[in-house]
Amino acid sequence: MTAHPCLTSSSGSGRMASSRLPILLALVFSSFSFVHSHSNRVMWFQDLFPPNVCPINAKANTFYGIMFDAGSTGTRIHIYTFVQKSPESLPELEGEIFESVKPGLSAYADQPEKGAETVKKLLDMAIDAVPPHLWKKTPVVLKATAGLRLLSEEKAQALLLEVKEVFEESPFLVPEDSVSIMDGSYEGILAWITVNFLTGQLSGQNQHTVGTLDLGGASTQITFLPRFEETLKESPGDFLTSFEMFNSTYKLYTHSYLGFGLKAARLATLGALNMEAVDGQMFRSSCLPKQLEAEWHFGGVKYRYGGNKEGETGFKPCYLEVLKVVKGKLHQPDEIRGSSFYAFSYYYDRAVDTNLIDYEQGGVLEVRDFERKAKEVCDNMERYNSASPFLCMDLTYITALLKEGFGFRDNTLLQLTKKVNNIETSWTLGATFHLLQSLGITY
Ligand SMILES: O=c1ccn([C@@H]2O[C@H](COP(=O)(O)OP(=O)(O)O)[C@@H](O)[C@H]2O)c(=O)[nH]1
Ligand SMILES: [Ca+2]
Repeated sequence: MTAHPCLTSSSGSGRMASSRLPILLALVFSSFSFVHSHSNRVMWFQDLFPPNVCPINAKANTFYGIMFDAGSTGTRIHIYTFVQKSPESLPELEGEIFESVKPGLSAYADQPEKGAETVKKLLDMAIDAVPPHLWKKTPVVLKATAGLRLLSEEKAQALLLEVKEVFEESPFLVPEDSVSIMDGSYEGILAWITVNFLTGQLSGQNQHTVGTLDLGGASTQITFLPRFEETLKESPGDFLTSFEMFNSTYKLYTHSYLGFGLKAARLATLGALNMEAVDGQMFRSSCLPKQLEAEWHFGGVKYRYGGNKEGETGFKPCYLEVLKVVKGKLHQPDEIRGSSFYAFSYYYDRAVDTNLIDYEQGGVLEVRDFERKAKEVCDNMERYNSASPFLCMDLTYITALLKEGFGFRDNTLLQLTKKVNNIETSWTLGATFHLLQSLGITY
C-alpha cells in the first residue's frame, strides 16, 4: 500500500532517533557551501518539493537522505528524516535511523561481491523506512574512509564498483559520485559541522564552536576553528580549509592522520603495520599480557601477536613502545593545549570499557584520566583478563596520542559524546547537508 505523499511517517526496523532542530538546519542549508565548490544561493529543497506536490496538506512533507559510512571496522547506514511543515517554512531535521554491521568493507578486499552484500542488507532497511513514493527522490551515498584508503587502488575500486551496482539496482536516487573514498580532510570538517550544528554553535551571534577529535580504526582526525593568527600562520597549508556558512567564511584547521587510528596503531606498535606476507610471523609487545599468543585479522590480513613472555610488561615499557609510533609524527598547534574538545568513536568506546564514562550519558574527562586508567590496566593485566587483550595498549596509545602526538595538557578537557539530541555525532550528517545542497544546485 502506498501512503499519500503528504501523509508520510518514518518507520523501520532500525533504531529511530528523533530530534527537532528546525531553524538551525534551515540556516545551515541556506548558506552552506565549501569554498572550493560552486557557491550557489539556491536552496536545495525548493526544487525537491515544489509547492504543488502537496496541495492539500504541505505540513507533512517528509523527505529522506541516506548516507553510508564505510569505516575501517564497520559499515553503517544513517537514514535522516527531514520534515518541511509548510511551503514557506524551512525543513527540520526530524530524526535518524542508524544501523551498523561488522566487519568493514576492507575485510572483503578479495571478495568485493560479498562486501557489497553487507551494504545491500543495510540498504534493505531503508526500503522499509522510506515510503515507496519517495524512493526515487531519496539520495543514497556511500563514503569510505581509512580502511579503503589503505587498500590497493585496484581492490578498493573493485569494492566500490560492486557497491555502486547495489545502489543502481535499488529504487533510490543514485547521484553521480555516489560511491567514493572520502578525502581525509572532509572527514574532519564534516564531523566538526555535525557536532557544532547539533550543539547549536552554527547559528546566532555568539558562536563558541568546539573542536572535534575522531579516533577511527585506521585514521584519526583533529579539527577546530583557530582563534589565533599564529595558528593560521604556523600551520602547514594543507591543514587549513575554508568554507562558507551564515555568510561568513570559516577557516578550519583539520587533518586526518592515516595509519594513526587505534587498530592501525596496534599494528604499528607491534611493528606489523604495512608488513607484507606476515603469515606465521609472531609480533610481541610489552603492552600485552605476558602469556598471550593469538591471531588477529585486520584489513583482510592475518597477524599473530603475543606478550613479552620473558621480558617486561606494564605501563612504562608499553608507553615507550607506543611513543615510537607517535613522537614527532603529528603537528602540534599551540593554541589547542588549553582548549576543550569533543571526542568520539574509539575515545568514547575505551572510556566506556574502563568505566570512565557511562555508555548512554558520555561525560567530561581530562587527558590525565586516560593515563591513570592506562597505568591501572597495564600494571594489573591479570585483573583485566576478561577484557580485550589490547586494552592496555589502546589506553596507552590514546594517552600518548593526546599528550605527545597533539600536545594536549594533562588537564585538557574532553567532552566524550556519542549522540547529541539523539543524533549520532558522525561526519555523516555534515555529509548529508552537503549532499542535499549539491542536489539542489543540479536539480
Ligand atoms: O557511527 C559510528 C561510526 C564509528 N564509530 C566508532 O568509530 C570507531 C571505528 O572507526 P571506523 O571503523 O569508522 O574507522 P575509520 O575508517 O574511521 O578509521 C569505533 O569505535 C566505532 O565504534 C561509532 O561509534 N559510530
Ligand atoms: Ca570513522
